[in-house]
Amino acid sequence: MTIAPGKVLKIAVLGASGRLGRLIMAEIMRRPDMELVAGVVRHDSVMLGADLGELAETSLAGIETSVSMRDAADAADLVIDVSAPQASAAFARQITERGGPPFVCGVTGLGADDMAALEAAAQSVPVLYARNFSLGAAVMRWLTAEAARLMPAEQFDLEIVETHHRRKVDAPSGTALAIGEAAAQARGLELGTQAIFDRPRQGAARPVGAIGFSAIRGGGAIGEHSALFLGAFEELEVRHRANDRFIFARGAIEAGKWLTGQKPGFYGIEDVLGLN
Ligand SMILES: NC(=O)C1=CN([C@@H]2O[C@H](COP(=O)(O)OP(=O)(O)OC[C@H]3O[C@@H](n4cnc5c(N)ncnc54)[C@H](OP(=O)(O)O)[C@@H]3O)[C@@H](O)[C@H]2O)C=CC1
Ligand SMILES: O=C(O)C1=N[C@H](C(=O)O)C[C@H](O)C1
Repeated sequence: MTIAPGKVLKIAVLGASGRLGRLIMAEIMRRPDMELVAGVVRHDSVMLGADLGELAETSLAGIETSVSMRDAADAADLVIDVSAPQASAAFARQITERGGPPFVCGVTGLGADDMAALEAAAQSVPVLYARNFSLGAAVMRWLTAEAARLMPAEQFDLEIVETHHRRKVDAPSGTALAIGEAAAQARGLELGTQAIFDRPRQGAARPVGAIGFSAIRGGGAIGEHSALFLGAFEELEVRHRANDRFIFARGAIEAGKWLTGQKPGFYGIEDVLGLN
């Protein structure tokens, strides 16, 4: 489905009461080429029935949060899911059943079954999954993969360190995992066999080719990622820091706009940015 020039893009947001959902709604309400048509929360959310504009801290929208993904999808040209891992697979299955609309998912901490539900939806609907919607993080992932390709695993140990706010529930972050996957692939390895998430107080020395992850949680940190290439005689660091959560909101919306012009398939932020 391509949105005709001049037509307003109707968007539903899943996870409307969340930190990111509110910002996405605020940005949609600010833009003349878009219309916010629905915001979905949990059945027992304290924000059920709240005006979407109130949540977005803009003018009242005259639309209340609801629990029905189906009604939201019926009203929308595009659905953006920034809810929670326990919800995304069910949302994706409903998109599959309905045959649309295009579906953007930015939720992290998804398991293999959740990813399978997204991929199944992508058989018949344009689906974009991005663990980080920011331009800088996408470029960082690309740079890290290039560095991993150029700097041999036998000489340079790779450690990925990330810092997020105290309310983040998943660790390591989705971005850290995406960076690790790209680096492992660039070295002809699988992250599944290389990743070290925990280090016991007493254990073996670091295996060659391992990719280590460290997650720091605290305060209000929006999101920082570092890829450290540690050699015996030199070190390289690739680092990205988000200074404002707005970058994720804007990125999600731009990705969604791009997605409405695509055929059914499974896309990533790299496709939007031309980094593939
Ligand atoms: N891709 C990217 O660039 C980014 C991704 N994220 C990811 O987005 C997700 C949300 O982050 P954030 O906004 O900080 O989290 P919050 O916890 O602030 O928000 C989560 C939202 O999801 C809703 N929710 C939870 N469970 C369900 C459910 N079963 N059905 C419907 N809605 C549900 C909550 O509603 P309520 O509790 O009111 O019921 C709330 O509105 C996380 O996975 C995070 O990692 C975050 C930032 C950037
Ligand atoms: O939960 C967050 O806040 C963020 N989550 C994403 C992740 O897990 O990588 C993206 C960003 O770092 C913020």
